[in-house]
Amino acid sequence: MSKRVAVLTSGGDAPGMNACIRAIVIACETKGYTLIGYLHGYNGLLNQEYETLSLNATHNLIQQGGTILHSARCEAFKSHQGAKDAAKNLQALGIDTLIVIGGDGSFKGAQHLSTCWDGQILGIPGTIDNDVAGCDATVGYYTAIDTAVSSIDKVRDTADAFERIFLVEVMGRHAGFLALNAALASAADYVIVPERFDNEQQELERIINQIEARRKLKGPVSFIVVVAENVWPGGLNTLAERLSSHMQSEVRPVTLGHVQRGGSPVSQDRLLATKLGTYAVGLVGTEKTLIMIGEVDHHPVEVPLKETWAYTKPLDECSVETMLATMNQRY
Ligand SMILES: Nc1ncnc2c1ncn2[C@@H]1O[C@H](COP(=O)(O)OP(=O)(O)O)[C@@H](O)[C@H]1O
Ligand SMILES: O=P(O)(O)OC[C@H]1O[C@](O)(COP(=O)(O)O)[C@@H](O)[C@@H]1O
Repeated sequence: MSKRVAVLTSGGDAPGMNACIRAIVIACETKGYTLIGYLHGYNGLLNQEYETLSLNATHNLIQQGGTILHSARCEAFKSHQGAKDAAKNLQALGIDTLIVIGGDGSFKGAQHLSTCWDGQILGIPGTIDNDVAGCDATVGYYTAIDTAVSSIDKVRDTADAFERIFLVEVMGRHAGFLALNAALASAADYVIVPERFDNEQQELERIINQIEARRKLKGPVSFIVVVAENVWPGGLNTLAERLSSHMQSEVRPVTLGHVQRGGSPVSQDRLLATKLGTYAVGLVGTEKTLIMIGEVDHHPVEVPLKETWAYTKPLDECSVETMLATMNQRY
């Protein structure tokens, strides 16, 4: 039976969102469903701002960063009136299924919408932070690791040239996935992640121990500390000042920032996005609703939206052990 499907991208944009939109367009065309794309996240729902999506939209799309539907955060949507207005607009367009591509905040928004709208709601995890429980990886995460790694490689060149200490801040909101894996893959010397942060004094002492031990062994070499954002009280400059006064040497802070959200998605993100988008359209018209479609051990999983934020997804144990052995407790 023909269905009317809508899709939106919400929260922090992530490389691979376009690949996911492409997969949804193709699957809808194949099934004979009408597909519309709401623009600017939940703002599009409130302002009835949308466009019809057809195969014309998919040419050269898989490799594009960002999202052709644009993304945004939307405070007004969080109120009861916001959900009511959005429901009214969805009803006006006769939408049967809404697919939300975003992070756990966007999924909370989808759950909130369900208090006023009884259409089918499906979520697809898209954020560079990977902080969505119930799936191994979110769309955009792998590309962000690669972007951070290539930036840290460049920092390493100048750090080596001057034998300097560098602090490199990476995104992740309140999760350390990006920092941990970017640090591992770039062979950084130390990483600070929220999941393992005790207090400033202890962490500072540990960093200094590592720097001193390394320099005793190898002379005045460079030292790169990867720091997850929002971890250090007072921010990166505060840590740089404290470390610099203890070490009696220059410390340079570098914040990678929003470059980590951009760029053409790597193949892992394209594949994940394509599989999840196709799978989600396969569920259109079934009884299944208020679930996220994710992947665990390379298999698709259906997770109640509420479970995606109910607990904090832990860092992978093996990665943490490797990190301790090669970085934080190396010497
Ligand atoms: N508790 C909530 N109730 C309703 N809507 C929410 C809620 N949390 C987030 N949203 C909606 O989802 C949008 C994106 O959430 P945000 O946390 O910024 O990003 P992400 O989805 O990437 O985690 C918010 O701007 C808001 O419109
Ligand atoms: O886009 P903004 O408002 O600058 O927000 C920055 C935040 O967005 C992110 O890039 C992505 O976070 P979300 O996917 O949860 O929105 C975080 O890593 C970062 O803390």
